[in-house]
Amino acid sequence: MVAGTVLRARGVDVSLGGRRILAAVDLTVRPGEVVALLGANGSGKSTLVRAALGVVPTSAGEIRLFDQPLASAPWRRIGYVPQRIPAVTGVPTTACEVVRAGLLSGHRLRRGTRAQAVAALDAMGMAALAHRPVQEMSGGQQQRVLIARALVREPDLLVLDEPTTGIDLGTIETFVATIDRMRRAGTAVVVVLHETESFAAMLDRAVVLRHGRVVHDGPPPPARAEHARPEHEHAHPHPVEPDGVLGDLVGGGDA
Ligand SMILES: Nc1ncnc2c1ncn2[C@@H]1O[C@H](COP(=O)(O)OP(=O)(O)OP(=O)(O)O)[C@@H](O)[C@H]1O
Repeated sequence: MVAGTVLRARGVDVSLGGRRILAAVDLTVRPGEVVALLGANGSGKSTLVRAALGVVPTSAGEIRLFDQPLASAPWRRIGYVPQRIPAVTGVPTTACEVVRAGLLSGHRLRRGTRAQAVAALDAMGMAALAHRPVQEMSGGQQQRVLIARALVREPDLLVLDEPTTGIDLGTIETFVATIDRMRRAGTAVVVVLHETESFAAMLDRAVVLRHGRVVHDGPPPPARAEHARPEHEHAHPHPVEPDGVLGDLVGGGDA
């Protein structure tokens, strides 16, 4: 278990392409906490996690990871699954190699990392494909490899940007059980979600963004199972919570 805060953002502004994307965002995550980032398309969820990890620059505010400024953040304690799969190179790379890359320390792979990598792939139901090139895999299979690459690091902070997109329900269950084990051991989790359903049981808090501002930071909204069904009609009006924020999370995009 780690002491202090895992992630602390204060007054963070981000501008991209001449537009202000995040405005005065505060976010605190403590050890073992599972925090969902929610909000309509384009509300700034991915930008917030990318800023928190130093992938996009901030124009104001302060970000600290494990009580350190970004410049000296302990990256080996952090696992990140981005929303989009980075373009794969033309060189065939097996799933096992991708996952082992998550264990690189300096330029060398430590001994025994192959077994660790295969175990992480197994947790994502991918052990049988460990030696298949990721270039030959479906989008959902590639996503599972990226999740395994983050899990194998046994991070103290796991950042997941819409991790379950394109993954079948059985694998989601295994994945959620793995995350649950990790957070019981003290790992903090920040997860960008559209539907809280699969993570609902373990969410401590939800932070809701709208137009780049935090409009709610507190209890997560109740999961609405009907939204996950293919026949669900998203155009119907949703019940509005007392503060008017959580009830229309799935409303129209911000972009
Ligand atoms: N590199 C960029 N340059 C310019 N604008 C950008 C860039 N990246 C993101 N944006 C804009 O910032 C806004 C927020 O995008 P972001 O991806 O953070 O939203 P999101 O809440 O994660 O959306 P979604 O739910 O669709 O993934 C959008 O309007 C997007 O077009």
